Amino acid sequence: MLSSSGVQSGIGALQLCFYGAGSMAEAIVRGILDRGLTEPEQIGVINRQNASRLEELAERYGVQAPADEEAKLAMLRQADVIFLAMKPKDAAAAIKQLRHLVSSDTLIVSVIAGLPIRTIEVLLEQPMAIVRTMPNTSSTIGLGATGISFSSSVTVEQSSLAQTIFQAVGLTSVVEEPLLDVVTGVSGSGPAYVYYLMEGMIAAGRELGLSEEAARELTVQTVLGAAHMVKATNENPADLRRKVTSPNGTTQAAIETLDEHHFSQAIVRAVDRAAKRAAELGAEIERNATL
Ligand SMILES: NC(=O)C1=CN([C@@H]2O[C@H](COP(=O)(O)OP(=O)(O)OC[C@H]3O[C@@H](n4cnc5c(N)ncnc54)[C@H](OP(=O)(O)O)[C@@H]3O)[C@@H](O)[C@H]2O)C=CC1
Ligand SMILES: O=C(O)[C@@H]1CCC=N1
Repeated sequence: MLSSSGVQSGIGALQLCFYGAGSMAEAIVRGILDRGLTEPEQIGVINRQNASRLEELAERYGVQAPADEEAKLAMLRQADVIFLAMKPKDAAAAIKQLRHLVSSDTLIVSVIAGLPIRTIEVLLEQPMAIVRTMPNTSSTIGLGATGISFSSSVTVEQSSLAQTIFQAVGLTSVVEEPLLDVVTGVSGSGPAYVYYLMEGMIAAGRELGLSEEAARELTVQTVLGAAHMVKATNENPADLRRKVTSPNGTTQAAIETLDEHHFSQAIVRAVDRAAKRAAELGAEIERNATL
């Protein structure tokens, strides 16, 4: 099921705590606040050591960003929803610290690539209401794409709350948990593939004589227009591509060159490799869980 934004209701007086204050946490915080889903005072951000990063987030968004350890622990204890938003390598140690801070009412929302729900439960030493997600950084501007799965103890209200939060920052797709690794390969890492394509187009434009500004503007508008065309016309990308491609014309020459370099296979293999890497990251955390 795919749903897009258009959320009417807020999330009341719930306290949200982002455990991990990096780029993904910021993308979701900014998206939530820009859409008025809650007030900055209802949001806390916590990291491990980078105090200046917490100050920056507090200043930029007005969120709570406690500096000392006691205040961080208190914030975690009081949170209704804890977002796990640290890197996979830091996840095992960080989640173990939550064992005595969470209650059966706490909703855990993970954005960590590859980390299975069962491993979070092992790390917490208890079955919990856990929402596993795979968002992307476009959540920052409300155009995110988030895959979502639920642990068996997530209630209808909790599931709806999680979907409300992620629908506020873009589109959500509820999938079976194992497919979240595929979501990671397609849309979690996906913005980077598009940026990589754009880097190439801009560099080529410049090398062939365009100004930096012109190459950038033309590339950005092209990517924006192409994505909008797929959405607005509901046509397949392959059909839209054919409409650009005149027989023996410039596009055909370009596509043949891409084919010579196995462009399509490279994308398929990249997505597959990202999905497999997500599973590897999950397995690494699982090994650390039992240490
Ligand atoms: N970036 C992306 O595009 C996406 C990322 N994700 C997932 O989001 C997660 C975070 O990624 P990203 O935001 O890029 O990472 P960042 O490196 O930007 O941020 C990680 C944050 O976690 C904090 N942290 C690390 N260890 C702890 C700890 N023990 N306790 C509290 N905080 C801790 C770090 O704090 P400090 O700096 O003080 O160490 C830092 O604030 C990852 O698991 C990733 O798989 C998911 C989808 C997309
Ligand atoms: O590169 C990563 O591991 C994370 C997960 C998806 C996007 N960034």
